[in-house]
Amino acid sequence: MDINNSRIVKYLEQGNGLAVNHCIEEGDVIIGIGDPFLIIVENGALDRVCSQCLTEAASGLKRCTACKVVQYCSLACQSTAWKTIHKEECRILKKLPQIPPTAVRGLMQLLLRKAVVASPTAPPWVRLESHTTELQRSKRWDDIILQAKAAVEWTASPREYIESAVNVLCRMATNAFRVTLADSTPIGLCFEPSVSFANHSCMPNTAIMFDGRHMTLRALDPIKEGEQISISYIDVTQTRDERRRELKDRYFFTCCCDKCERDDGPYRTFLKSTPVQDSRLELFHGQNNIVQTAQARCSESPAINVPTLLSDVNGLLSRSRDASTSPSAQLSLLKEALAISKPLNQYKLFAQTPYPLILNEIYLHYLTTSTYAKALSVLLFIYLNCDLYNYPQPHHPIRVTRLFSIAKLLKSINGMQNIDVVSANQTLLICVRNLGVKSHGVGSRFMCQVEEEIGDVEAVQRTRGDVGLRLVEWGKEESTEAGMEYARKIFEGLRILAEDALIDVL
Ligand SMILES: C[S@@+](CC[C@H](N)C(=O)[O-])C[C@H]1O[C@@H](n2cnc3c(N)ncnc32)[C@H](O)[C@@H]1O
Repeated sequence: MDINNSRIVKYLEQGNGLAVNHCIEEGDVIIGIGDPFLIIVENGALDRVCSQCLTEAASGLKRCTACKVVQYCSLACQSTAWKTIHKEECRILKKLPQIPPTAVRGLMQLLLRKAVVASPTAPPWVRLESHTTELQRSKRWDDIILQAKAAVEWTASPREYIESAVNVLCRMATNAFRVTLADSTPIGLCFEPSVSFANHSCMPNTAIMFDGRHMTLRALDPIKEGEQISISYIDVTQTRDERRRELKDRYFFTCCCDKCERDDGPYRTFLKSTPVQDSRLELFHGQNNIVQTAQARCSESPAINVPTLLSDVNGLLSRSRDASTSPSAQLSLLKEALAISKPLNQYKLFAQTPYPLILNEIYLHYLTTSTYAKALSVLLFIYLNCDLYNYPQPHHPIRVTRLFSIAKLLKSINGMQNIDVVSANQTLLICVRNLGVKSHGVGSRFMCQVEEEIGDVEAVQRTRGDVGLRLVEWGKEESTEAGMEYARKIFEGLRILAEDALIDVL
């Protein structure tokens, strides 16, 4: 069932926006849409994602034998897609020499569904900002015209539909969302006008999540009745100049949120946030500890020329990503990038870009070279030193999926000094289960995976004495002193492991 706890409100500087109809708690669903207006798998993901249910599968997907473009995970998905759109789409795709761009495939679906007609009376997107004038002046305009004409011709729609088709492409350019998997991997394109009215902030109070075709807009923070809903259109960990440049290029506005106006870095932004905390994670990092750390980082920060540093680091990162670079040369380039970021390291400004970027690449390097213990310590370091500040809400989807990745990585480690890896896996999964209710939602595919992992680890723990049971009690907040003590020890071990990352990579 669809949910909508928002209304459209006109704002002075931002045009139409969304406000909540009543008080909202963190984690609440503000808008929930079972089947958005348009949702399709993007060209780059067609080979690994089912075009109907948007499940990712490394193997086993069956390609449509007629058009050879889309794939499905089951006969049921194939049959649903055939009835709803693919019968007509397939006829066109199989005649084309190559797959049209994702936005054109989307537009073709809308034309075939008769959702785009010559003179729309009141289609759902008509009130949305289109930036047609700005697009007309941009390099993208010729492509938009060509794409609109092609979609109209291929779908054998009347020529007078071209103007509406151009309008839809302009609105999609400004208003469409990237569909992602639970771990933020992009896989598709979604155009859902009811959510598109949400304006941008670099300190957003909501986040969009996809669960297959299902789309939700969830609160990151408590929101008062009538307050504006904001989402982030971009990666908010970028520098102010990068954020403003991207927003100007793609959305034609200059962001004037508090973070941009004051050019606040990650620690100052974190100190201005007031997220609801999670009692279990207190044992991991303690809110007081991280507030004190953020205060210290703000007062000690020297003037570092981050843009210059960033451009040098980006050069090294792109060389390291080059397919011809050997794994050992890749690691040397990444360590070089850390070495030139010395001013950030010296003042422990680990949450400041480009530090998290480099660490993430180092983590991926260790993962792909199966160096799991090192991958684990780098990932823990990222969580404790970058994510806690860049994403202040414990249930922020990026933080929750990161904890889940750490938990899964622990399963690849045979044994480790100072830490019981099985119990650490269980402890983190308990945290993910509790937080995931507010980030991904009960019954989501992500939560089903978490439950499966919990089932596995509890089965192993049953053969290992009472530690598993005590941790289960701790997870339910019915904790005995013993459960609390186990959890405290585990978190202490994980913090020590995170510190190892620095010794290793610096
Ligand atoms: C997805 S639409 C949001 C709805 C839009 N305000 C409308 O009236 O249709 C994106 C556009 O809204 C405007 N916008 C969004 N966030 C803004 C902000 N923080 N400041 C100024 N304009 C903003 C920009 O024109 C942007 O291209």
